[in-house]
Amino acid sequence: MGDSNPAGNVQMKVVKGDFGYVLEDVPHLSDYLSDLPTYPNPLRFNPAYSVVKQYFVNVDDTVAQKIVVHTDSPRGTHFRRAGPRQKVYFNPAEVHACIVTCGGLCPGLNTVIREIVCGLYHMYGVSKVLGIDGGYKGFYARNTVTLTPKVVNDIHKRGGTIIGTSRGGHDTAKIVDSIQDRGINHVYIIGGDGTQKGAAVIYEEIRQRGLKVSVAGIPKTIDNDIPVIDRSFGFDTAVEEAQRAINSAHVEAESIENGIGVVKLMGRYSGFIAMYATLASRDVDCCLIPESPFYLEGKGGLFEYIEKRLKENGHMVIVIAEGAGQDLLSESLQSMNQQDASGNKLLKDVGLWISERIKSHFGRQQKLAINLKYIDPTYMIRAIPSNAADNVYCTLLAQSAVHGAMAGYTGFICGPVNGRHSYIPFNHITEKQNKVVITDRMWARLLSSTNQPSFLNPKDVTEIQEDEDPPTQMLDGENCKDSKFATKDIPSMS
Ligand SMILES: Nc1ncnc2c1ncn2[C@@H]1O[C@H](COP(=O)(O)OP(=O)(O)OP(=O)(O)O)[C@@H](O)[C@H]1O
Ligand SMILES: O=P(O)(O)OC[C@H]1O[C@](O)(CO)[C@@H](O)[C@@H]1O
Ligand SMILES: [Mg+2]
Repeated sequence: MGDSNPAGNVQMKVVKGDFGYVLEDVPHLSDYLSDLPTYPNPLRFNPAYSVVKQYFVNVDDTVAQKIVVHTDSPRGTHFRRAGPRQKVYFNPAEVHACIVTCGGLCPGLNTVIREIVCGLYHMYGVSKVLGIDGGYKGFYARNTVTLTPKVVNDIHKRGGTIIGTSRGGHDTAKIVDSIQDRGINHVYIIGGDGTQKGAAVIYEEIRQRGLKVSVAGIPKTIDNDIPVIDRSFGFDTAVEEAQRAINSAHVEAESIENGIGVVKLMGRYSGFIAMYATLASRDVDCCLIPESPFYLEGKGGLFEYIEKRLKENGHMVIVIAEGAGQDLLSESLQSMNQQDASGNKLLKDVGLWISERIKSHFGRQQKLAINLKYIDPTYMIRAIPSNAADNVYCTLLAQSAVHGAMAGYTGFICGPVNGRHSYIPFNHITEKQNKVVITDRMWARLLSSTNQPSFLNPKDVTEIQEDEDPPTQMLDGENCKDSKFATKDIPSMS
C-alpha cells in the first residue's frame, strides 16, 4: 500500500495478491480522516432498486485491465468496480454537491450533468447541487447555478453544457478555498486530460487540508484520447455525425469529373474519430491521422495516390484529422508556437492547407483538372446533443460517480474497463494519451478498406515492432497504448 507516484505527489494505493494480481485502488476519505460515521445506503429502501437481487457491489469486486491472457500470464492490474455500496459515508441531508465542466465541448455533457443531479436527488435524497459557471475559474470568478431535477429535466436534448466551460484559469488554492467556503463536500469534475490533471491537484490539496470532500472525475473527450477506459462519451455521437459530412463530400465528389471531397474531423493528437468515421462510411479513399505520418510528393506519396484513384474511379474522398500532418504544415508555414489558455498547442487548419496543396499541385501539372470541395464540420459535430447510445453511457458514468462519492471514494475517475464500470486513479489517465496504434489490426482494417498507401516502408514497421509492447486496440476490447510510432519521423519525399 502507499507507493509514491513519481509523476506527482499523490500517494498510490496498490494492493498485491496471488499470481501477479495487482489492485490499483483509488483513495478513500477514511485514508486520511479517522472515525467517519457510516450510514445504510438509502437505495436499500428505494422501491426501484431494492427488488434487484445483488444490486450492491461487493466491496471486493475488481475489474481486470487485461482480459486477453495466456495460461502463464500474471493476473495483472485491476481497478475497483464502480457501483453502489451497502454503506455510505455521507448523510444525504449533509451533502452539498457541485458540478463543473472544463475544456472543449463534447456531445453528452448535459446528459452527464442531468444524471448527476437526478442520481443525487432520486437515488440518495440529496437536494443541494450547484453548477459552477464557466469551468475552473467559475469557482472563484463567477456565479453558481442551482441545479434541480426540474432545471435539468430537458437538457440532454441540447448540445453544449448548460453551466458553461472554459480553458485556463486553474488556481488550485482559490478553487479549494471556494469549495471550503461554500461548504461543498462532493465535487464532480467533467473534462478531458487537462481537466483531470486539475482534478488531481484539487484532490491533493483537499487531502492536505484534511477536508471531508469527495472529488470525482468524469472523463470527457470527443477525441477519445483518454487511456484505460473503453471509450469516452460523445465519441459515438461524433462518429455518427461525421457520416453526414463524409456523405456530402462523397455526393459532391462523385457528381463531377475528377471530384475530390476533403473532410476535416477533430482529433488533436489522436485520430480515432477519423479512423472510425472512415471505417463506418466505406466511401473514404484516404484517411490521414496524427499518428500516421504521410508525405505529399514522390513515389508512394499522397499526390501519386490521388492521381491513381481519380484515374481508376473518377472521384475520391479524403478524411483528415485536425492534428494530422502538422509537421508538414510547420515546414511550409512560419513557426507555430501559439497556445490556448490551457497551454494546448493551437493547430493550423490542416484541411484548408491540404486542399490548397492538392489544388496547386494538380493546377501546376495541368494534366488532370480536379474539382475539390472542402468540408469542415468540426464544431457542428461537437455542438450536437448526444445520441441514444451515448445518453445511456453518460447515465451510467454519472451514476457511477455519484455512487463512488457517496461511498466515500475520492480522487478517482470513473469509466468502463472491458465493459465494467470502474474507479480508476487519476494518474492512470493523466500520464498517457490514448492513440491509434498504426501497427495494430484496426489500422490494418482501415488500410485494407481504403486501399490507401501506408506511407511507410516495411523496415520502419519491423524496427518499431521489435522494441515495443504489443499494442492493443479499442474494438478488440482493450485500449491502445501510447506508441513511439506515433511520433516517429518518416522522411519527407517532397
Ligand atoms: N496540468 C494541469 N494542472 C492543473 N490544471 C490544468 C492542467 N492542465 C489543464 N488544466 C486545467 O484544466 C482545464 C481544462 O484543460 P484543457 O483546456 O486542456 O481541456 P481538457 O480538459 O484537456 O479537454 P479537451 O482537451 O478535451 O478540450 C483548464 O481550466 C486548465 O487550466
Ligand atoms: O476550439 P477549442 O474550443 O479550443 O477546441 C478545439 C479542440 O477541442 C477538442 O475538440 C478536444 O476537446 C480537440 O479535438 C480540438 O482541437
Ligand atoms: Mg485535452
